Amino acid sequence: MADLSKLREQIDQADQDLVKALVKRYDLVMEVGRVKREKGQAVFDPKREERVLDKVTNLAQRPEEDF
Ligand SMILES: C=C(O[C@@H]1C=C(C(=O)O)C=C[C@H]1O)C(=O)O
Repeated sequence: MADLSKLREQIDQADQDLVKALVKRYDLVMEVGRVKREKGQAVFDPKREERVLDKVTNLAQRPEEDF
């Protein structure tokens, strides 16, 4: 059986990785916003958001045997 404290260390690391990835994404989105404003483009792009959501939804798919 896997050691509980080792599993929790891995969870803590995964949490740190997630927060880092979210901060990186936030910084990139802010940069995209600055570039769009400079170009006089609308920041909100619902079509792009739909594509991002579709892509992320696909990435989150796991085979049934994983559950
Ligand atoms: C980041 C962009 O701009 C905005 C933010 C998005 C996001 O958070 O994924 C997606 C579309 C836009 O509303 C982009 O155009 O790529």
